[in-house]
Amino acid sequence: MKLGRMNHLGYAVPDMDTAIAHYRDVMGAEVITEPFDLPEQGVKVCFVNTPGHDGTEGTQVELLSPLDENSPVAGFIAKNPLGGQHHVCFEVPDIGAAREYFEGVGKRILGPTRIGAHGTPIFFVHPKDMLGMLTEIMETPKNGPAH
Ligand SMILES: C[C@@H](C(=O)O)C(=O)SCCNC(=O)CCNC(=O)[C@H](O)C(C)(C)COP(=O)(O)OP(=O)(O)OC[C@H]1O[C@@H](n2cnc3c(N)ncnc32)[C@H](O)[C@@H]1OP(=O)(O)O
Ligand SMILES: [Co+2]
Repeated sequence: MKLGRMNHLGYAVPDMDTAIAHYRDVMGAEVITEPFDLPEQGVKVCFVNTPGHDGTEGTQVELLSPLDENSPVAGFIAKNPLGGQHHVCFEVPDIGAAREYFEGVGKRILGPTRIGAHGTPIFFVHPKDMLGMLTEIMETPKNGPAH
């Protein structure tokens, strides 16, 4: 398998409005979406972009807050009350082939392949099989990697 570009860093936060204000007003970052709910994933999501100063494409930060106590982010926030790095997401050209590959090398995949926040299929690999890093694998959007 050949891993593609890093699409986003997942950043779990206890309060979405505070996190958005921090990135926008303190960090000077571009907040590129309104916050929106993904009930299937149990999270509220908002994307921040980090564009290159020479006009090159940025990598996104995905702010995540729990929608309820069953959210996969709820336990993480309970352990990390200030918030913190929750996952990293890499692009692949073919999600089915990538899933087969990770299964084939003995990595535990967490749940079914689902449609993620960018509208393309995603799955997660267990942090304990990935040197401690919860890893999201995402199919590259057909209309380009920035979306
Ligand atoms: C919208 C979408 C998108 O981008 O398109 C998203 O990103 S949705 C993003 C939200 N969705 C997801 O995260 C879905 C996949 N996540 C999951 O299935 C879960 O969160 C798990 C990763 C399995 C963790 O589950 P749970 O919190 O019940 O487990 P737990 O608290 O018992 O943790 C088991 C062990 O894993 C560690 N652990 C838990 N979450 C971790 C994380 N995010 N990064 C690194 N380690 C982590 C704990 O410290 C613990 O280690 P010790 O045993 O050593 O204490
Ligand atoms: Co993500």
